[in-house]
Amino acid sequence: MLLPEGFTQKYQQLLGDEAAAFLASFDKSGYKGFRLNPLKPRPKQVNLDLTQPINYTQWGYFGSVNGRTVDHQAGYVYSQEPSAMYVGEVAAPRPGERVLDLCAAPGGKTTHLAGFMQQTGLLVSNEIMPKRARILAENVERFGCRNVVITNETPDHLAKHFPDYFDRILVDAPCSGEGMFRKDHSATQYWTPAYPTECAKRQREILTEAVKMLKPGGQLIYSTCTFSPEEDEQMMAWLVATYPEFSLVPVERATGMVAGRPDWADGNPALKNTVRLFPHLLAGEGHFIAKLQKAGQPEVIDVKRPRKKKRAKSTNQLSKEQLAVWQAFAQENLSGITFKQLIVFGEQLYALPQALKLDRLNVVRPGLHLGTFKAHRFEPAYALALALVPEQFKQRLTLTTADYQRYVHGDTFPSELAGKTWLLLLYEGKTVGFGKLVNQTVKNFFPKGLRFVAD
Ligand SMILES: C[S@@+](CC[C@H](N)C(=O)[O-])C[C@H]1O[C@@H](n2cnc3c(N)ncnc32)[C@H](O)[C@@H]1O
Repeated sequence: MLLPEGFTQKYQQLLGDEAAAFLASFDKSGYKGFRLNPLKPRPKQVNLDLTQPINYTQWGYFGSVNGRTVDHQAGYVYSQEPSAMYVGEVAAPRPGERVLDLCAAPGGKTTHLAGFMQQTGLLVSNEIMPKRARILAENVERFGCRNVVITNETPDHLAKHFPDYFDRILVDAPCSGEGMFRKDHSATQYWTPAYPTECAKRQREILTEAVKMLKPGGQLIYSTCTFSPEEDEQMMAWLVATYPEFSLVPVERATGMVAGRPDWADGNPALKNTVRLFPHLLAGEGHFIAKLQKAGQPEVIDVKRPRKKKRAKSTNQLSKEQLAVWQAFAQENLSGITFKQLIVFGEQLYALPQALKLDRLNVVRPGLHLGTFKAHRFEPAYALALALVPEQFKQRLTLTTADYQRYVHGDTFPSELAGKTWLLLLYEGKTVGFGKLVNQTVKNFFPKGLRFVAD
């Protein structure tokens, strides 16, 4: 691979004898991986080769995923480069926590964090770019997450809203992306010798806001997919020097991972607690990960007795009529699941994970999208279908392969069932969406933007 001018010399200087192996790794092919989704029932029931687990992850495997398969459509898998999976493993939020993923799109880390949280607590998943925030929302829906609020905000605006609020914050920072060179060769075109320093300026700005949102006793996880010390060790050296209440705590190193390099920053020995994943030392593209502890007492969270829920007072309360329409729908169709903290945005009904003031924030998804009010009736959302296990919806229809192909293509299909009712559609035991049975025809509610020709 043709590496950018200045890049080779920089790493020859930094890595010395090791540089040759590091630089040679760019001529080898990259590694692909995927993570299974522990939020789904029987997560291992996928048509994928599970013989090559990634040893430093709980749900990760080497291999690639076809986006036009039910495993992908139903949110059983997420394609993710192997070394990126270690970020979620290091963050490992506990059920019940309040977590922020500040730079979240397209959602690799967010869906991973959600897996740890098991639909409890609150995960605020933020993305600054509107288009990318929408892709993030799609991936969160596909994964069936119920506890995720998606915002499209700048870090400074978010910080004004959530001072000392989160138990755990992930900053998976926008970076010079040197670890992307193999996967996406065009990433080499943006690189100049000055680029890491430019990225570092933005990372400092983001971290300055992130620290404001962390509670005393909370943990901040910082990661990049680049090798440049300016964005890695030097960024962490700056952080602990600027905010003495933060200290670097050791990140466990699996085989092939190496300690961060104090000599590439200000010599602070605590930088050895950070971890580097290099492409010449393990089967992955490369990452830097640091974990910081903010001084103070962490709050003990009792998952069985969650934090006191205050009713969210907002202008987004349901009208009496809307409440009645929703309750009728829920009674007729849902089983063994209830949603509290309901709010409406226009005609859209959502279930918030917990009482939360969201006014003055640019919110893409204030929680789980339950559906849309339409003149005296309720149309359930695709996101609701993917967040349910089959038993949670009373009327279900198992699709044949031919019907599944018609469904994801957006077509209606005949059914022998009689009556007029909503149906939760299943294929290979996986919840794939809703259909409406009318006159022995299943009307299609697969979102237009997601339709595809199944393989
Ligand atoms: C490395 S990517 C995040 C990848 C994501 N965490 C994942 O695992 O799928 C960094 C993200 O930061 C966003 N970003 C760019 N500038 C930003 C800024 N000033 N503040 C916050 N986020 C920013 C980018 O749009 C990008 O989506």
